[in-house]
Amino acid sequence: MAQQQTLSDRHLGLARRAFFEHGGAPVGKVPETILRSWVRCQRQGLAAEQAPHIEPVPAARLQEMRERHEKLWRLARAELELLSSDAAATGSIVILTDEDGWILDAEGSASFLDRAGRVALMPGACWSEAQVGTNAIGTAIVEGRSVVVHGGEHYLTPHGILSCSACPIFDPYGLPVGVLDISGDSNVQHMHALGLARLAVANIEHRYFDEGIPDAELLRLHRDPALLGTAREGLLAFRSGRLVAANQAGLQLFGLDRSELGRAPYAALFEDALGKLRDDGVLLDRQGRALYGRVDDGQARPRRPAARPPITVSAALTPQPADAPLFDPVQEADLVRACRVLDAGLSVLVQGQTGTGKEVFARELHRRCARAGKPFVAVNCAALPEGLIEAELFGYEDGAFTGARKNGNPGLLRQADGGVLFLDEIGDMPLALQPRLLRVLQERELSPLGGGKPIKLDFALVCATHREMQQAMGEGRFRPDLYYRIAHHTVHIAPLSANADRAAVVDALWQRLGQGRRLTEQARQQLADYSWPGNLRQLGACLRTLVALSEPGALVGVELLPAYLHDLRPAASRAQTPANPMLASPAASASPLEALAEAAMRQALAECDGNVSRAARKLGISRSTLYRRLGQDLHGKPH
Ligand SMILES: Nc1ncnc2c1ncn2[C@@H]1O[C@H](COP(=O)(O)OP(=O)(O)OP(=O)(O)O)[C@@H](O)[C@H]1O
Repeated sequence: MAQQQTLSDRHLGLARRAFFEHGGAPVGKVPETILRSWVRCQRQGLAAEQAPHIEPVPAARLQEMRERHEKLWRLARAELELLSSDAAATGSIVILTDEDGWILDAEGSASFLDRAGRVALMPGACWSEAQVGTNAIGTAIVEGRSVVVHGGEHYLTPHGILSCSACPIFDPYGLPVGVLDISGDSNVQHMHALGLARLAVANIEHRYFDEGIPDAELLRLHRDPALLGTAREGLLAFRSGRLVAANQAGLQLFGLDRSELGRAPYAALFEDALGKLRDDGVLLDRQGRALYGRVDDGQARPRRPAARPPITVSAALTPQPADAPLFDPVQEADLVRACRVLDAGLSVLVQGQTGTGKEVFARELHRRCARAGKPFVAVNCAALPEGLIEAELFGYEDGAFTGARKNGNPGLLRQADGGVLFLDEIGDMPLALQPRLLRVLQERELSPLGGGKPIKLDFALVCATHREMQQAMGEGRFRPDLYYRIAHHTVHIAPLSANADRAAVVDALWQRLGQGRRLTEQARQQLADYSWPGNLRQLGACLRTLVALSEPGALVGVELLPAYLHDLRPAASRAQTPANPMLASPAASASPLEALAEAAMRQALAECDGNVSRAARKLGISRSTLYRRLGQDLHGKPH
């Protein structure tokens, strides 16, 4: 532990002087691990007095790294959350890095996060030993085991403000996948930090086995049957009689290290045949000690109730109801990943331009996740009036404020209990309300306005925004601590303009919406050539309008396309256009088309008894478009 491995500052000062100024080897004066690391750093030419040059990567790269390490991120999340509240209380922080020391996440005490940030101990920075000298993260990676580095034991002098305890994380096959570190102020004793880090890592490594070891028999063993099923049970997987995977507890049962993985034969470890464990739940090892447990035969343990089967890409090719969403293979993969994250109790942030389908994606996530069948409560943070958002979200007791509903209001958060809460346009959440939301998300507990007992909440959180969140944080419009709470996993939905195969999107959407009508090749091409700044919303509305404007069974040609698409035709093709007044020029083509479109709008409006919102929904266009197109006629109509 930190206390045991740390010499007094005076002794450490002497040891540093002996090593750095006189080239001596202060053997026995600093822990061996530290001395070994100092020697490595010196051989590399690192200068102890230099100011560290650590440049965190830009937010987009960090995001990319997090996505690349999605499995580690997902499996470590629960531990980080748990530790971070303890860490916050003791003025320290919890850090998760990848296998090379790149910091993926840092949470805990806000004031120490700030201090650590001054020496770039922050997400996006790399704390490998080669880069920043002796430090718990980097040195634990090199040593392949837990390391504590306290104050002046750090190679670079400016890092003397830190006291860090790091434990490497290994996958079941013994490959390093990351590091969990607890760091705090070097003036404070962090006696239990290493123990906590080790415990958390044992849990994370145990969770890696939940996904199964293919074609292997997985033994879960412990000398004490009461500890079976906990992270302290030994896990050992054998394939064709050889040990191929194990957790630290499993290796310790036999005094093995990770280099034995892939080599150690079953017969060298156990006296009894495996059948004995299956039949009697107990097995004798080669020393005659009894080990209790069971065998899993290559099966992953069910982690959650079976969700509905995901919609596969091939299923999407069969005729679908018009309102069935469309997901390309990239989005399908995004859905699968996001669903797993959500089911692990973590939050998902969906980012993308307006109309790309963020809400559609969120609803599909709900449909596929373990909470399908429970409520999906969508809250548009930009649409709620600022003065009401707090009351609407968090609820209030009877008579909490003037104008409050009699009997109070449970609030939208409570309505989402058991299900999924979807906070749309989260980037527009007023700054003043962000701390309250953060508290609710941290504590999963709510105290309604006007008093009343705190209420426990259980919901999965999905948020969406079209805003650039890094910029919003940079400009102080969004709190970073809230951001990290809502964005355990981020999904980016690409705009249609970035889709190289827009023709495929047009085809698939037309198949759903076209009601059996066909598009001419030219119309299809023109639809595919357009960049669709309003994304799927705009494309969908355009296709619905084409359907409204054409007869059942008709072949829909370019003459029905909106004016903005006509401008796209290459000049040559415009010159050869037949002398059809509709196509002669965009300006000339616009008016009969506009007339047709307007007729369709008026008809929809009439069918909806003049209700603008319903008519707009029916046409698949926005209310503002309907207002713009029918202008004067709508004044005084109900919305
Ligand atoms: N995956 C999809 N398949 C088919 N149509 C879709 C899909 N996603 C979106 N759409 C169409 O686009 C419309 C807008 O989708 P959605 O409201 O989810 O977008 P958004 O990104 O949340 O937009 P905003 O940022 O403006 O709130 C939907 O009503 C639907 O018509």
